[in-house]
Amino acid sequence: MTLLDADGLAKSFGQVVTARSVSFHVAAGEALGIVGPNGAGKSTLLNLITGALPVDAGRIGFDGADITRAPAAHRTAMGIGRTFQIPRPFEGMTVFENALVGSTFGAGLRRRAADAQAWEALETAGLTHVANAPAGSLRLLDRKRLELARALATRPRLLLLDEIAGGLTEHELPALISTVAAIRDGGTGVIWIEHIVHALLQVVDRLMCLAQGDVVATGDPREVMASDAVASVYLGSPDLEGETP
Ligand SMILES: Nc1ncnc2c1ncn2[C@@H]1O[C@H](COP(=O)(O)OP(=O)(O)OP(=O)(O)O)[C@@H](O)[C@H]1O
Repeated sequence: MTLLDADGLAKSFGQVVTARSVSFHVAAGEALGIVGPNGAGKSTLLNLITGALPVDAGRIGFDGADITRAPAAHRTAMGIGRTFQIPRPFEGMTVFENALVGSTFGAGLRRRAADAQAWEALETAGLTHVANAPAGSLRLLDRKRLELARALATRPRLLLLDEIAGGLTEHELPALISTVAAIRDGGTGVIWIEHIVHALLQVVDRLMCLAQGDVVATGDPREVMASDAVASVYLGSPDLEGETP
């Protein structure tokens, strides 16, 4: 079942084209990876899906409804959750309280249901051991996990991950990869933007490569990474880590 259906999305900032006519779809329980050089338009695409930015043209369908013009809060309530590239938790609040913001204002839950959802999100993200610590005291791995927990607390049916593995050590990656795979296997649709391609390839079912607002290649992850089109996009680029296209 198609969960997200993006058709002909276009977005420019002045002369900078971040999406020319980008189309893709994601099903429930499916993970789509997105790669592309810096400035390709990857994060902007997530902003179009969440409604943080309006599209210039194109249509976004979610669960059969046209959400192209729907406000961001409405999209969150419908089940679109995201993490941000740079974690910005409420530093003075505890880890649990940060998740509670997601379950209360994102998922619209109250009291015990909100508490339970926030706790479940911390469990999935592996953060219960620091539930009462101030978010500002967390090291990078746990800040990334909190970013994930905050998104999970909104009860997403489609989870958008923006470089959730960025900055982590090779030692820290496997647990995060397993967590994302388990979320996908639980039936959530996932879109994962990541420069650490070997991490991405362990989870995603399909891969899309963007460059300057165009879809360069899409399909089987290893075939996409091996394609001449993707190799030429990355020629001489240091953006991809751990994988030679
Ligand atoms: N709000 C904005 N106003 C003007 N230009 C923007 C805005 N947001 C993004 N851009 C520009 O759009 C282009 C695409 O940016 P985007 O962040 O989507 O790329 P990206 O593929 O996510 O890059 P990275 O891998 O470095 O995160 C860049 O040139 C960026 O400077």
